[in-house]
Amino acid sequence: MERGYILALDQGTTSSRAILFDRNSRIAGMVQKELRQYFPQPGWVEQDAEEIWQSQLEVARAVMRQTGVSAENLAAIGITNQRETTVIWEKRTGKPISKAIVWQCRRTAPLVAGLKEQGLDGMIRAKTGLLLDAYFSGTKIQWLLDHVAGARAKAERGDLLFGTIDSWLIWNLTGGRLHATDYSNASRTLLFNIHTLSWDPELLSVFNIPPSLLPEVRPSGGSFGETLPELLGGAVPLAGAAGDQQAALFGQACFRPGMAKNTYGTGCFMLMNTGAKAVASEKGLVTTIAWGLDKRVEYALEGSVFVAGAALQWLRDGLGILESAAESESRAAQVEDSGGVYFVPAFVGLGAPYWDMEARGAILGLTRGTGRAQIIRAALESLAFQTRDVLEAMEGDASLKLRALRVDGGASANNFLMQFQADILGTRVERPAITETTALGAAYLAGLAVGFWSGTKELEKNWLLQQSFQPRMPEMVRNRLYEGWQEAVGRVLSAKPLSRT
Ligand SMILES: Nc1ncnc2c1ncn2[C@@H]1O[C@H](COP(=O)(O)OP(=O)(O)O)[C@@H](O)[C@H]1O
Ligand SMILES: O=P(O)(O)OC[C@H](O)CO
Repeated sequence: MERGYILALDQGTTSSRAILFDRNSRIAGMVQKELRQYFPQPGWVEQDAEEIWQSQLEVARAVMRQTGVSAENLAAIGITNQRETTVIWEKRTGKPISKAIVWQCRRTAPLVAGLKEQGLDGMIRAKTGLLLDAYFSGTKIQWLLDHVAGARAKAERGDLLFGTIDSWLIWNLTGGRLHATDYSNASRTLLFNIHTLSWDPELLSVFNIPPSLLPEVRPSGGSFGETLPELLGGAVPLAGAAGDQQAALFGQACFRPGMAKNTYGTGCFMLMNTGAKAVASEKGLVTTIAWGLDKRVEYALEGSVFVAGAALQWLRDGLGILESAAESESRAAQVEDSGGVYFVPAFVGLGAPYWDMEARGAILGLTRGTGRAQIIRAALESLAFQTRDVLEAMEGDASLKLRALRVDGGASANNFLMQFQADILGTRVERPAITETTALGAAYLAGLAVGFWSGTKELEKNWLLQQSFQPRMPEMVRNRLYEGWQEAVGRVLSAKPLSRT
């Protein structure tokens, strides 16, 4: 029986997806299931780790059933995941001790402020490439150990395990046989030294985290054990794991230094490959491990934007002025422009390049003439403005001008947004034929590890352009609109606090 497929498990913030790829990198089947989000307090975001696992298993089984692909037809599985989201579970029972704290959650902002006051930023940045922010896993783990009854004592006895979503899935897929993560996910925890490639004792002590909690760190392409036979009807090798943004960089075939992609999902994440060099940012970006292959790792510069497609979800679920995210495209096109309206979606503070945990969202420039279409348009435009903020930082850090930006992710399907993006950047935007590049990257990592594909040269040839968007906005207009955006952001930064009760 031919092993003609790789199964990618893409556990994103919005949904769990299972996608089958054939040898030509074509999608042979895909099943997706939306996930519940919990917002128990302002600025808090949680998910149910059991639901994450069950939904991921369900979509994997469903795509195999729908396509008639069995475990014997799978050469390997590759896992990719929303990063930083933190799960702690009991080693003996495999039960999570609480809901997962999602990457967007701001509950640990006071802990971060305390660490900043101790002047620890510099040391942490030098070792991890990251900034001190509630976004990363370190303070989330600390918070759970200190707030879930009995957790710290159990952790100290070695009874608990921590994992980002990749580790949680690997643990469950292997029936609790393997507690592991990969370099790219480890590099998002604030606990991993990205230069020595090891958990750092000084950082563990800063965050007060017992080492027994931590997973073993492995290369992103390589062995992560195999699935319990009863889960998918046979044992399948788990041969790849990577954080979703790094996987998307790989899936976009950005294998060489200077190549970059931007993913428009829940958030927006631009990553540039910097090769074997860990470039330290001076412009508010983070340095992260792109992937580890064999015994070496490659690095990337990253601009992380916390709210992108999530702004459309809010218009749909919070305000109820959209039927679906996709409808935003036709609504935005109903009007010539946003009528001077700016939407700053700082629902959970602002990430790169501002890193302001206390900022909160605003819609500015409202007049009696403002209608639904202008607000929807302003929300979409905010994705493009935030991307310009990040691209300018990246070009500054890397001392280069990008010739074209490769895009992917759910909202990259929006043609209005992609054209506005090209216009606001003054740079060509290139959308590939496969925009499921996160899953594709995970499949590539796993496929290379088991010899399903011969090497990155073969994969580069699989990258096909679907549509390119050329900038056509006059420079004067571009600059005026962007200046308006910068002014709008200036109004929400916490240096100018809103009075809050
Ligand atoms: N046509 C569209 N226009 C704008 N936003 C969209 C469109 N389709 C999906 N989105 C947004 O993209 C996000 C889903 O993209 P996806 O890549 O699946 O995200 P994630 O990996 O974060 O779960 C949602 O936040 C949704 O609102
Ligand atoms: O779920 P996504 O695709 O928006 O990605 C989330 C990021 O990994 C968070 O760092």
